[in-house]
Amino acid sequence: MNITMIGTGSAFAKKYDNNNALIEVNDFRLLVDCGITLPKALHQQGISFQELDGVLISHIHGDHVGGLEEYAFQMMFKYNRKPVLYIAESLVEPLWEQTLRGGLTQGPLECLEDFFEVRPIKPDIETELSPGLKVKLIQTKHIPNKPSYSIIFNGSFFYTADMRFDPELLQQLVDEGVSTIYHDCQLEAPGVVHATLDELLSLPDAIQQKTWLMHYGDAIDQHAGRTGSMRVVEQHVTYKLT
Ligand SMILES: O=c1ccn([C@@H]2O[C@@H]3COP(=O)(O)O[C@H]3[C@H]2O)c(=O)[nH]1
Ligand SMILES: [Zn+2]
Ligand SMILES: [Zn+2]
Repeated sequence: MNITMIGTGSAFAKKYDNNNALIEVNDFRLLVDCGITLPKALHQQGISFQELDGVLISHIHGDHVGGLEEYAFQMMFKYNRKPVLYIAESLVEPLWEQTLRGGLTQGPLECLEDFFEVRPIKPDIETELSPGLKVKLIQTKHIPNKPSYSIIFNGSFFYTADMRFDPELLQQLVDEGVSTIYHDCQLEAPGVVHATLDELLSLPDAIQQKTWLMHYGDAIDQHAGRTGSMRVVEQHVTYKLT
């Protein structure tokens, strides 16, 4: 499985694009989140929307879903095909009613299914998206009373998307076989809705060695050499995960 971050920036970063990923297994290409900057960033990577096999959404903040309107419109009017949307059951209605409805509705086109091939996912159950690519969504702590999901790929790769510091969860996942963690990282305290770098630096070294930082602010360079045993994911670089 290969992963390329189309962006590694926080919601407010300007040097880095929104923290969205491209996962490739065999010939299957899955976008993980589709934020405000994604359409341009994907284009700059030389990839068009029609080359994707689907998108998986973690939660409905703009840096994770703000590019979906363009994705839907391009697929409808340029490529004449509905994109596949993998999304936790609980997010289907809010994604439409609270985010996409205003821009996409026109004439007879009036629901999410008119634009996407919607594949609702039950959390906590491993679901095969394609041969060699299984995902398990787990609801994690981000914004109170708003569902947000982190993703375990193939039982071994944990991608937080956006989540607060939860060392017990990280330890449990490592005990269960997770060998690589991509974790969102807020550089300055207080984190509130994300883990801060200082919090992540308090993790046991064995977990830090498995952890890569993403979803960071523009000042990440100033922290070079100060991330303990954790490494920093670079956007546009393809990493091979086993
Ligand atoms: O209670 C809140 C809600 C939001 N925010 C900011 O808005 C951003 C929205 O995208 P994000 O989830 O990647 O990051 C969030 C934070 O940067 C915050 O600081 N406190
Ligand atoms: Zn975010
Ligand atoms: Zn968020």
